[in-house]
Amino acid sequence: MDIAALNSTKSLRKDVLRGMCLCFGFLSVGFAGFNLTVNNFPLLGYIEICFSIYCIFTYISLIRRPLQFWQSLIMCVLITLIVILGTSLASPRNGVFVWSFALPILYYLLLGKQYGVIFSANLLVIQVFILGSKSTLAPFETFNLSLNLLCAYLSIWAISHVFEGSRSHFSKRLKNLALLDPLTGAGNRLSMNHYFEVELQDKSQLYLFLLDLDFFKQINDEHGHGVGDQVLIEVATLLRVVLGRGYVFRVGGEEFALFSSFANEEAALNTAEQIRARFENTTFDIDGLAINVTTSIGVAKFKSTNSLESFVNQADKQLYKAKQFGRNKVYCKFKKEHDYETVVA
Ligand SMILES: Nc1nc2c(ncn2[C@@H]2O[C@H](COP(=O)(O)OP(=O)(O)OP(=O)(O)O)[C@@H](O)[C@H]2O)c(=O)[nH]1
Repeated sequence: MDIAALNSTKSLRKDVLRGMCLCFGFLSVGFAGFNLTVNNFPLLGYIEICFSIYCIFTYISLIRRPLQFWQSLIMCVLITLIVILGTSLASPRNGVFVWSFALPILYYLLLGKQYGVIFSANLLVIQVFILGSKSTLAPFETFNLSLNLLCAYLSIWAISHVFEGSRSHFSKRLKNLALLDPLTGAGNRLSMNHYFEVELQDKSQLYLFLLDLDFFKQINDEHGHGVGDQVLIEVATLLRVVLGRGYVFRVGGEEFALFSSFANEEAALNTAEQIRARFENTTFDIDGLAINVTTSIGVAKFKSTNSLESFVNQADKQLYKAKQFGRNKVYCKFKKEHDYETVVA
């Protein structure tokens, strides 16, 4: 499964920006012609020509490359400046300020909630100030116009805010459902693949700990599946705490994969041993029941020839040995001058 498909926010923003570029690219040319000839606003006309060239340039770049946040930011800044300039140059009767109502929607769609609030609030203050200071209108007209502008603008702003908040919330929930193990909140196999193949840039000092709880079936058999589930949740939490930096994935029923970078093999082994010892010395309190569980760990060091599958297999072989030779052990096989095996505990 292509995990990029889960990033709905990015693809939505890219589509919106492309649509905007196409629409504003053409509209600006039309407005520029009008402002240069009929309206006699050459400054605005030339700015609109530059803006339409920028729109076409951005549109083409979005066909070839992924969207960058700064592209959305620049687009919002430019369109805001044009609307503000138009409002301050033209008479309110020309209606240029009406464009202000479209902007909160664009801010929220292109930049998200945080920037949406900042841009929308600033635009409102500036536009009310500009319209309020227009001497071409009678005082009552100015008051009426400002009040209507304020109410309409606030309504559109509020709707945009609620829409974007709910859209990004559901987008995050969907992503979590696809990538996180619902029981423990650790990453699942799909997110492990993505993390390894896409997110992890530097694998030179990468180590994998494959960790399997010992005799977990007994916990289920003695206390029930519900207690077993609670233990798995506690285990995932403990792993995140002990590992600190690094990533925890649940790759099987009671099997976890931990990825982290270490300065050397000794540091990696020490951490694996700390994890093993921490489990040995921890008693989980599950609804008043004191549960102890130990863990066997197989450690592998990343080699440049490793795929994720071979890397996991390497650690799995060591885990198998840790189980075979008594459990509650850390096994690894690091290559130095010659192959050797290190067994901890
Ligand atoms: N409660 C609970 N149990 C699970 C879950 N997934 C797998 N298990 C149980 O984990 C147990 C794994 O049993 P085994 O593979 O025999 O492993 P073990 O008892 O830990 O023994 P060793 O790994 O050999 O030390 C089985 O009883 C599964 O039912 C889960 O999501 N929740």
